[in-house]
Amino acid sequence: MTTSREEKHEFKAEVSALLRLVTNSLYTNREIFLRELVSNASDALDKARFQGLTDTKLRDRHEKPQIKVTADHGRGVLTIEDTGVGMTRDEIALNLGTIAHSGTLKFMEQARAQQESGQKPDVNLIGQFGVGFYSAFMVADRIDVTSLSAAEGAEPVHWSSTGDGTFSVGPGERTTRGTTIELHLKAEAKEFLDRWKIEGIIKRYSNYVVHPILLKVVDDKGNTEVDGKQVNDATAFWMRPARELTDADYNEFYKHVMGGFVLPGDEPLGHLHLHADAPIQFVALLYIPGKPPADLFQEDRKALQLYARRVVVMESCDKLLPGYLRFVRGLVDSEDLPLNVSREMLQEHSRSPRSAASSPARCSSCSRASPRTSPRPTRRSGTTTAPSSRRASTPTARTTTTSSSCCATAPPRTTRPSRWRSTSRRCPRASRPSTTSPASRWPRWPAARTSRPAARGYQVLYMADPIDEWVVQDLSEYKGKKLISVTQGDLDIPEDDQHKHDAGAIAAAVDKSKELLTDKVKDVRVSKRLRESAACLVDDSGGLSRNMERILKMARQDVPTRQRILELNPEHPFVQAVDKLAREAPGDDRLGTYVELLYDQAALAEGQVPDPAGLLKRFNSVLSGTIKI
Ligand SMILES: Nc1ncnc2c1ncn2[C@@H]1O[C@H](COP(=O)(O)OP(=O)(O)OP(=O)(O)O)[C@@H](O)[C@H]1O
Repeated sequence: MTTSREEKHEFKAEVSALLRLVTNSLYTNREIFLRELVSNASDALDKARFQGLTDTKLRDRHEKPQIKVTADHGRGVLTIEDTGVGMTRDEIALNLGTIAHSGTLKFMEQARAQQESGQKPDVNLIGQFGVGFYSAFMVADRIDVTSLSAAEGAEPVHWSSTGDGTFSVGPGERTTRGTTIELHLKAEAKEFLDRWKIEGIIKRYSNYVVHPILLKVVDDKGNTEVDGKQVNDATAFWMRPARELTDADYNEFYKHVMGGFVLPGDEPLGHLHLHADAPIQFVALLYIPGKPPADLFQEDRKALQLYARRVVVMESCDKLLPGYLRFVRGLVDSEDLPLNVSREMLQEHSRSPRSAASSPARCSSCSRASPRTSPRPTRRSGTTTAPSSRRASTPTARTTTTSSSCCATAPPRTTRPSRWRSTSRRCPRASRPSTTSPASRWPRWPAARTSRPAARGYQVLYMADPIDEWVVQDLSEYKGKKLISVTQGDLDIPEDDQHKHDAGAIAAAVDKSKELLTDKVKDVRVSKRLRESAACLVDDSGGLSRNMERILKMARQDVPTRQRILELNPEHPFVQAVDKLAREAPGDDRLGTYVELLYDQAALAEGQVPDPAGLLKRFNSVLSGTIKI
């Protein structure tokens, strides 16, 4: 139907309902309207390019593809204009009068169901689904669309609506093909004329749209502030062939992924750049972070970004990878996803990237890409998930140990931590159980390295990261080898003749420490695990360790802090001196300082100094007493 008259139409019933919802109930995340309109413009440009390949009569066949966003402060109008395929009169009435996509309908159904059950519609839904063109009514009280179709003989057409249930279609004014959408902004949405706001939104959602997005800003006196500034990058790094990209290029893009800033030394350990065509088409660019992300254990952590044809549809999508790869950062971009992707659709579509990216072999090859860097605790965190994930991730989890060999039958040749190795290479046939040194914020290497188990030929795995405590709790055994914590419980290691000691040998030091440290520790006892250190703090077997407490707190769980056990090394000269003093002069004032110092150094070895000023005072009082001139 072609006519030069202005005609009034009623929106289809579901559009009217959607518009009511959009204008009355959804207030947050209004900015996505710009993402939707820019994406529509980009789609129209793609269609024009595609049709131009075969149709020599297509209007303005050689027109430059571009999207122009103009903020006119004087008129209070935001305009989005493209040189795309445009719409005929019939198309405009159909496309902007009905709901095109099932995703939008699903959104409607959910929102309506929420309303009917007396709830307010979930405002996050709109960000999740997107509601296409109609989302512009969140910010505009009138929308004018002028379009000229690229089809031969088409006339320019004008569409207008105030979102009140009707729209009008009539002749428009436009000489080149494409579409101009004018949003007459509501009084409370004038912020969307702000230059920085517009740039921010475009960069956030549409940075990698392949067509240039140009910005023009006209102030309220009619002066042009900015004209034709390109806001987006217009090339999607991940769409370039991997063979053209260097590690430096990947590291540079990693900065974008991590929010623009990466400290020296925190560069990624490796990356995976996957291209797949079936069953769904997608490109994934995944990074193994050089440092465990700070939000690793948080429910609302940042996961992979999800793109549909270079446009962000979800800033953080935890469905794309299994939980044990929660440390992986990067993005997945699919040609086959609609902008208004629903949860169910995601479930369906995410299977492919999930399985392609999450096999242990992939994970291993990814960090083998940088062999000199230490594979991180992030990988070990996988051992703490569901049994199937544990099976997949445990062999690839990496640790260092006291022994450079995989087998701990002989005393270690070195007490320095060995190379990072996977669990499967570390423990294939060791005859003695491995002991682990779960640690707190920083490694307990000194304690583990000089520990009695290491000296007795047990292979001590250095578990020096906060996650390790958790790992060890779930991974009590690997290939028949039991893992026993060096720092938890009463370590039952048989004494050798050389190191056999009399448990009562430092009874006075133990009793004095119990007496003076009642408010700090739960018990004091003789250590079977220490060899060179004077003291250490250990946890009750089965109890919640300090480290675990910290992890749970990081995950915003409510956990009470529990007291720990102080262990004293009966062979250490300082402990022996304290014991002698406690026996011979139990009332000596210095005993308080010495006992506190024993506690201080145990806490210090774990990277915790509860009272640094007090520690320095005690330290200096002992040092000054030792200098004799
Ligand atoms: N700038 C444009 N140029 C040409 N056609 C357009 C433009 N904007 C919208 N359209 C047409 O209007 C239709 C409806 O747009 P709408 O944004 O509501 O849905 P959609 O883009 O199809 O899906 P989505 O919900 O993912 O945005 C589009 O499918 C397209 O055919």
